[in-house]
Amino acid sequence: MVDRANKPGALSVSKVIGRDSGVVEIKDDRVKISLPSGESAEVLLYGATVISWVADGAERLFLSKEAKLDGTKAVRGGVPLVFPVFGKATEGPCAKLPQHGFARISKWDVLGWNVLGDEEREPSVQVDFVLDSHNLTVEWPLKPEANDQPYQPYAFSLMYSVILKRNSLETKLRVSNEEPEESEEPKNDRAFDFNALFHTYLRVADVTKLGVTGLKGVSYKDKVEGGAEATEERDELTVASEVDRVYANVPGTVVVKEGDRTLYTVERQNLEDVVVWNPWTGAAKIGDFSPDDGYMNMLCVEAGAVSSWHKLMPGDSWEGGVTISL
Ligand SMILES: O=P(O)(O)OC[C@H]1O[C@@H](O)[C@H](O)[C@@H](O)[C@@H]1O
Repeated sequence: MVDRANKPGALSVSKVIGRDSGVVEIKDDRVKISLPSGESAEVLLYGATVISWVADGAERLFLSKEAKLDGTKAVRGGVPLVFPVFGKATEGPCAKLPQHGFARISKWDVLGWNVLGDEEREPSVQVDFVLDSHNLTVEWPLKPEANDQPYQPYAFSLMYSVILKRNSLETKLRVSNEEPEESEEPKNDRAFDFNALFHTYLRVADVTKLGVTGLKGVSYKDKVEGGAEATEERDELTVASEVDRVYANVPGTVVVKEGDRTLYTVERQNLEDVVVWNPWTGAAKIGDFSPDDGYMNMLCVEAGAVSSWHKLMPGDSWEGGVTISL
């Protein structure tokens, strides 16, 4: 357990769980996890952003060559965490929060680590990260302009778990409203609404050769078409131009395939929506996206709860997660 509330100072700890069951190394601004079978993951404390996942001998996440890893900008690539708002809110408590919220631009703490599974034959390693109201540098909710009441930020805590297994990467987010539960009338103004999303940049050899299954018959909002609503007609979504779609209430598993070969299986727990994003040639206009043609080597398949707000009452918690398997 590392207790550093409000202290963003550099950590320089090396922690070995045990060579036979996996290694967790916490050094300066990041955590490296490795399994004896060769898989590894790397998580920046900035945003608790997973910036690398190596499985079956290959890197599985796209990370822009110009991604900023120094805490000056959300990381372009890996798995940035979107919370408490997806996109930008123009009004309400999330108004004025940066695009996709504050989780991906906040400094998280390491809460602890654990070996799971069969420690001897097939261990997996879980590392937990925490972020709460105390280390927030932005206003949530937005401070009212004229109000003589003292400002009270939402009392929340987030626990983010990264679990590295032999052929999969699991990420889980637990959101808690830490406001004490009122015994009589609950104080509705201390409830909060949130979106959450795992903005996963999957690395692929050639995005034009992919098909994404599991979306047929699902309604989506097409952000490329100004938010027009449509229903997916195809068995497989393919990418041959910019794609930016929010599929709502996706019923089952989403699979990224290349021909008959499954590249990634995306299984969600308590996350109803899936966003699919590829900026196509527009990548050249995104300052930290590099190389310009890197859009050919990535596809964001983002599991989340974003098509509507989730309300959390004082004392309540919510958990959602995603497992990406080869
Ligand atoms: O540039 P950002 O803030 O990381 O966002 C990247 C993309 O994230 C996706 O999730 C959104 O649907 C896109 O609209 C957005 O462009």
